[in-house]
Amino acid sequence: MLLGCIADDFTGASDLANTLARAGMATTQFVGVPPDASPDTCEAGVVALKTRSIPADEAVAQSLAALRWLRAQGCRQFLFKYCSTFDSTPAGNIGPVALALLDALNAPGAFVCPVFPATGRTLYMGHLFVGDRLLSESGMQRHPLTPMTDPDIRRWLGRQIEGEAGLVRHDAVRRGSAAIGEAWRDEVAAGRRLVVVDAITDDDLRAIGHAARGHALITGGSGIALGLPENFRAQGLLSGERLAFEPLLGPAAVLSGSCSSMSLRQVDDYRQDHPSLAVSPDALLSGTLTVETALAFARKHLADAPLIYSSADPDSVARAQAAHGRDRAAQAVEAFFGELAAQLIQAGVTRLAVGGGETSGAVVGALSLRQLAIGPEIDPGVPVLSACPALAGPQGIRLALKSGNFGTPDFYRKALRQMSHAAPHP
Ligand SMILES: Nc1ncnc2c1ncn2[C@@H]1O[C@H](COP(=O)(O)OP(=O)(O)O)[C@@H](O)[C@H]1O
Ligand SMILES: O=C(O)[C@@H](O)C(=O)COP(=O)(O)O
Repeated sequence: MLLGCIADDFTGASDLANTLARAGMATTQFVGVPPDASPDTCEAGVVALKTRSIPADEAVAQSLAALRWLRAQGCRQFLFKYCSTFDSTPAGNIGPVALALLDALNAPGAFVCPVFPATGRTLYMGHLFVGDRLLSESGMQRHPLTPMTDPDIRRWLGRQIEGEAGLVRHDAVRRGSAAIGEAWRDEVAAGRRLVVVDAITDDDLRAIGHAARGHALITGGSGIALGLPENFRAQGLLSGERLAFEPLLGPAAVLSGSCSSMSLRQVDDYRQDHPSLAVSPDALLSGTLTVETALAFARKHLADAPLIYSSADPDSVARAQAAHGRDRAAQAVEAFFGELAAQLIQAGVTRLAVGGGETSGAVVGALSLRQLAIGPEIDPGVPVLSACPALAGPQGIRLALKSGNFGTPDFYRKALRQMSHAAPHP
């Protein structure tokens, strides 16, 4: 294994694995830190953790355990993947994890770059944009777990670490990798070890990737990985082999636990012509809706690919959080989706699309998945995945783990279609 990646959530991990696979690295997504060695054929390994919204010291400990495993697999470079909307709180976890990884690698500093132009995330003068809005006006300021109320990534990171974060401005990025490297070294020499770097286009990201060729650690969204495979290819280290994707027909279901604005549109779109069941923390915590009732509903409509969702507008989420507490409400919903997913697979579902990073983590955990193979891309940042849970038949299942904000409004139809059709890697 050449490139070892640590992702702070599950949709993020498959987003990154998708980028690396498309850029020509033989990539595997691992669920948690594997107990044994990786397959020899794996050139990039992405360890998916669920550390985005847990206490910072636990996130650090889990990330260091992933680093130890990746080092033992022979990796030469490491990438810490977080969200392209920099999902975190003033208490962490991006800053503390990045610094702990730097210390463990004895490395002087690392880029910080959440940019993902294909989904509208760009960074200028250290400020993060989603489309034509600042991050703090993009809807992310009302995220249920990590409300992003400040678009200045240096300032946000500054709350999570001691000292200041650095900045490589876009004028240096535009001048190419030598200028980026020079600006980065100046920042690190001044004691600013976490260096935010502006980027607006994929070409900017490729130049940053080239500038990072000798760095032990790189941090960012999946876009930061765009230029990295080329560094390995230039050294003749890539095999150029790709795993074939095997489509699979069979009963399908959609689970949406994301409350992002795009998820709400996707749920509305899919509900138009599919059976759907809404769940809420209230219903789950009072016992008026249970996994058994939801399963009975799904079984009844299994031929029509039913949708079960807790996705709700910000006011409903705020009311549920005020009534039950933020974490209790989230845990009730996540536990529900995890258990329901396991029951659905047992009931014969072979195609499952999940909306939301934490929600996906709960589902993948409940299915006890170990490894995910990367298939074709459905929409930017979301590939079809193949997995073999013990609960499923010999052909396994096809899965999509969709970040809340990713995908077009008709994402779920496309996802289920693509799982059952052969589509070549572009
Ligand atoms: N109706 C709801 N009320 C309160 N919290 C909810 C509701 N529906 C989902 N949640 C919680 O909100 C969080 C959404 O996060 P996530 O699944 O990561 O979505 P996203 O990808 O949009 O961030 C999850 O922890 C989920 O359990
Ligand atoms: O970088 C991104 O935006 C995604 O890869 C990601 O991490 C998504 O997280 P969620 O929005 O919580 O699914």
